Amino acid sequence: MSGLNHAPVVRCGDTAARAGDLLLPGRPEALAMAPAESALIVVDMQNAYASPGGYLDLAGFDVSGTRPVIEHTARALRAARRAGMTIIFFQNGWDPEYVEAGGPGSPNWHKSNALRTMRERPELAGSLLTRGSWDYALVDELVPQPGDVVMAKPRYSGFFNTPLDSVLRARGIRNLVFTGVATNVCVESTLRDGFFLEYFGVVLEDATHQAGPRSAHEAAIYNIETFFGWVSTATAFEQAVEAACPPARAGADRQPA
Ligand SMILES: NC(=O)N/C=C\C(=O)O
Repeated sequence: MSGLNHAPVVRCGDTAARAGDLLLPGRPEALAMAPAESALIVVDMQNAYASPGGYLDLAGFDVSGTRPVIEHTARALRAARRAGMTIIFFQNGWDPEYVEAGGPGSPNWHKSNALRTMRERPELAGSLLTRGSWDYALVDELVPQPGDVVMAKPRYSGFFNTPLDSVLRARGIRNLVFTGVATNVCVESTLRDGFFLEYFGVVLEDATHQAGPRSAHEAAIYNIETFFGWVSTATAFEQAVEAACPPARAGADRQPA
């Protein structure tokens, strides 16, 4: 938690925290958020991005640091469930014919390292980020529960060509807590688009990992902290939930005999 501020507190709409708010230490400030107005967004925790043998690994990116990201995301998920927050899992990818990926008329066709890798290594065609494949599946450790929202996305931003904004607005959600891979691509893209749509975005930095050198993660965290949102940790998030939602006293809800 070193470097996280406990005050001053920023809260959507006003600056005064309310009873029941999660008080999340962060940089540059702490955030106060009502659980009912907050969602945990788990970005692309698929084998493609977090497992050896997945797309990033095959395309030459280092995924050796993703194990702690899975563990910290699992802890953030447990805390968010306990707080009663909305949980949204994103899965990045396309249909098996890659219609949604776009053809040569789409910059995505040229820039997607998954599509490029499959063009360079035809034996991989049909396997990377393809709906129904192992690569597309969420990692085994992070299993959506009934009530969670699982959303497909065809581009880096979770707001582009998805129902994310309408799902969030229908639920009155204003605060987005982010985990996932990659900090510098889909996490940052989604948090940035959220900023433009007036959402308060906070990234749990120890529950994210970059695609590329570590400096790419650090630059994304710098951008978020300085320009687009706030930065905290999974541990701080757990502690904020613990403080706001203490465990029920044993027997407290037992009916009198
Ligand atoms: N999930 C992501 O951040 N993806 C990054 C790169 C890609 O999908 O090619």
